[in-house]
Amino acid sequence: MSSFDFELPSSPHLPILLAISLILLFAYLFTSRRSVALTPTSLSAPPPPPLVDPTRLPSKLDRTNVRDTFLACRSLNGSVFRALEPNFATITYIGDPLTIKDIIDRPDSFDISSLHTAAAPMWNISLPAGVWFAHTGGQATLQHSSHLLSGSRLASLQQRFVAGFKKEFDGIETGDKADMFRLLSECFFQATVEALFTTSFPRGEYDGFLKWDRELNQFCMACPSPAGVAARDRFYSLAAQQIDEHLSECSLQVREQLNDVKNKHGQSHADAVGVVLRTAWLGSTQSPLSGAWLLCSLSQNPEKRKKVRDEVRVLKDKLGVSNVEEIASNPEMMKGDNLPVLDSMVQELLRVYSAQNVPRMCLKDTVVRAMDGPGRIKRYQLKQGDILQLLFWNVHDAQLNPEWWPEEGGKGEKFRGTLETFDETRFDRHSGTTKLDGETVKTWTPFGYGARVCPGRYWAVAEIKAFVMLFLDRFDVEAKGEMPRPDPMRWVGVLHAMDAMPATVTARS
Ligand code: HEM
Repeated sequence: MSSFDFELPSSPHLPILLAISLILLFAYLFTSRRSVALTPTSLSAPPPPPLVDPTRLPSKLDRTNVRDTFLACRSLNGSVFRALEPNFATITYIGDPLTIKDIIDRPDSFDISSLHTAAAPMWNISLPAGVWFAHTGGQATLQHSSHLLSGSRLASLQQRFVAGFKKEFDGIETGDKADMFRLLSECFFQATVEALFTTSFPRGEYDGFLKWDRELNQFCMACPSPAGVAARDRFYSLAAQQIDEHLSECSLQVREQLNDVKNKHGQSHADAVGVVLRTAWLGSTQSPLSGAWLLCSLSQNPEKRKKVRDEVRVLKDKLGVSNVEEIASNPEMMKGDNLPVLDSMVQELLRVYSAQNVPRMCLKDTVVRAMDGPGRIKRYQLKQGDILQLLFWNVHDAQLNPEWWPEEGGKGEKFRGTLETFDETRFDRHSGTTKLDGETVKTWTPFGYGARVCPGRYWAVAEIKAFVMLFLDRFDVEAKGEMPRPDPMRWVGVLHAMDAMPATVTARS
């Protein structure tokens, strides 16, 4: 079969697919200019990953459904395959834990940098600054963010975040709520932007944020909608206003990143604001959804709410603190050993309700391993210029990987629209790593791992825990409808809800 035979029908996602081709072009231009040492491809080189034959996909498959299209391709070709998109760009999808490890372990062969340039307009970062970001700035910013989001610096951010919640919760009126998911994610978002910037960050901006957020691919492709551009410009001007008028009140994270980008890396003020906005966007896009999913799932289950409250009460007594706020403000106190039930719930939430797809570019021809049934390994050849999508979420799949995520009869809940049974007790039995081909391989990876691991991961987990603890301390919440379905069309990152979830909120004495 010719590689041009696979043509997905045109769809509302065409701009996204076109975006991928532009990114491809950008990436190719960047990598092709580097002096890359190619590994000679011998005659016995392994084959490339199999190419999906579209004639074998179910005829009724809705190709705009990202989740189901991936699952259908996977059932034909396994967890590593190539698919030719309608614009003739071939994307290599990688959901095998060993292949992901090989790619992450070889930053000289695979990286993300060139893909940064195409994304720069999302945050109003200029082209020259985008090129700086692609070559050195991205990695430098990532390392600096890891420093800013750990230890005592993280603790000061968390305190600001908890103060933001208190204010948000003061504003919640008890009674029936038409959409608990939306209420919770918006509260979380507001507390996040106030923690990063200042308490004068305007309210009511979450709708605009969501509009902007959903157009990442269109920005990468340089074809955002006018509404997407207006939403991006609104957030850029809000960030600039916070920085220009209230810098001394902004978080240490914002102040130090701004200084670093300007003074150490010589970028303009306008571009430094863009870089800060990017970090703020990364910090505000996935965590609010995570907090909302977890509290919505708890609102379905009084026993689990009790478990969390009991665990927090025991910890309060053990630490001799007078209120929950003191624990919620301190990421150290909320560590897994102190709050094992809540910790497992957060881990399970990120397994069930997130679908991390992370792009990489292949910089030189490289052979990678993949699992080939129990105890067997196969190899694939990847080529310079290949665009890859690492599908961390595929490793979280219990049907595919029952040895790591066994389903125990009667345990857990299968919420509608999800692929996985939500059972936080599974983390009592599995640690999130395993041995494959004699090496330790990670099996729980919602934050990625290796050199590009999410630098906000400690904050994200601390935020989600604090949000749940503080809410359940102050209110009770009972669902009046089913869990919302996650949106299969946006099967990327922490998932978005397709439905409203009605619930009743009561105050606790
Ligand atoms: C539940 C919440 C979150 C999840 C699931 C998440 C997940 C991820 C993932 C999968 C990556 C890419 C890793 C890779 O390329 O291999 C990433 C990158 C990143 N995340 Fe997070 N993240 C979350 C919250 C946060 C927060 C709160 C911040 C704080 C500001 C943050 C800041 C970043 C940054 C700066 C990057 C690096 C992007 C780059 O330059 O490549 N994230 N995150």
